[in-house]
Amino acid sequence: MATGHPNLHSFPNSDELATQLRSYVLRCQNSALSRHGTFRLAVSGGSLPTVLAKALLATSNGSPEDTPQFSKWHIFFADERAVPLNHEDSNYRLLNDELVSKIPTELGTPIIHAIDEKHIGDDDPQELADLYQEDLMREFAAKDSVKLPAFDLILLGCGPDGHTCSLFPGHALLREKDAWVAAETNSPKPPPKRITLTLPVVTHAISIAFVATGGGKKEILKQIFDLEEGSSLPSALVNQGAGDKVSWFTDHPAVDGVSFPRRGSL
Ligand SMILES: O=C(O)[C@H](O)[C@@H](O)[C@H](O)[C@H](O)COP(=O)(O)O
Repeated sequence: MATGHPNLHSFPNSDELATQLRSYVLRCQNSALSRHGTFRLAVSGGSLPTVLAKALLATSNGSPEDTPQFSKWHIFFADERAVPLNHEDSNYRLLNDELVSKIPTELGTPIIHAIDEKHIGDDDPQELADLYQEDLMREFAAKDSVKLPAFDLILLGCGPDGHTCSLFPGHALLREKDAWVAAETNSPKPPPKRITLTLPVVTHAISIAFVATGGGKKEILKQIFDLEEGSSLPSALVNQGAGDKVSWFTDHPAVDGVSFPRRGSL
């Protein structure tokens, strides 16, 4: 059961958001490296890779704490579309174009866990999901059997309908209890075929951060944070399941009029 409330951080502009997101991600990195020598994270699509690149490709202050050690990173996808890796809808391609291809050589190269392209044409993306789950198992359950993988960090976006990963409002996938990775055949947002981490995997992560910016997010954030009514929107279920392990990185227009139980300090 989750303890505490999510932390809200709201910034006046994208530069400040990126600066604070950098510190947060590098704190997660440093603590993961001291625990087990690698940094295992999952990232989403949407605007997240661009914001993340702005944060991580900024000039370091030179201290070890402020230095991304990309050669120790394992990057997974919180969700992925069943399209070729060079397709314009691919989250792999987005992350590569925005961030990975721009990392200076001296900072090292992360290991990127992409979907298996051999199965992108399958009618049913279940095999794609199963293979991705096997990849997670090799990484998280190689030595011990574990019920759920413990990502060091999961970075999420929040759609205008409250979806996160490829977990959409009211969908049966929200009730998945056992699978780590699930297949979606009829996503309400194109493309229809996708794979996604499941809710138990997301809430089991050590740290979870949402990045949501712009006035277009205001109405859905009011619903997500409406504690009196309670919300069953996927992003709200992450808040409820993971409590104070969750941090929201927003800008002022996105939270205009939203009442948060807890404003975080960084
Ligand atoms: O697969 C998708 O449907 C999108 O990638 C989606 O999940 C996105 O992450 C959110 O809609 C937030 O998008 P923004 O960060 O661009 O607002």
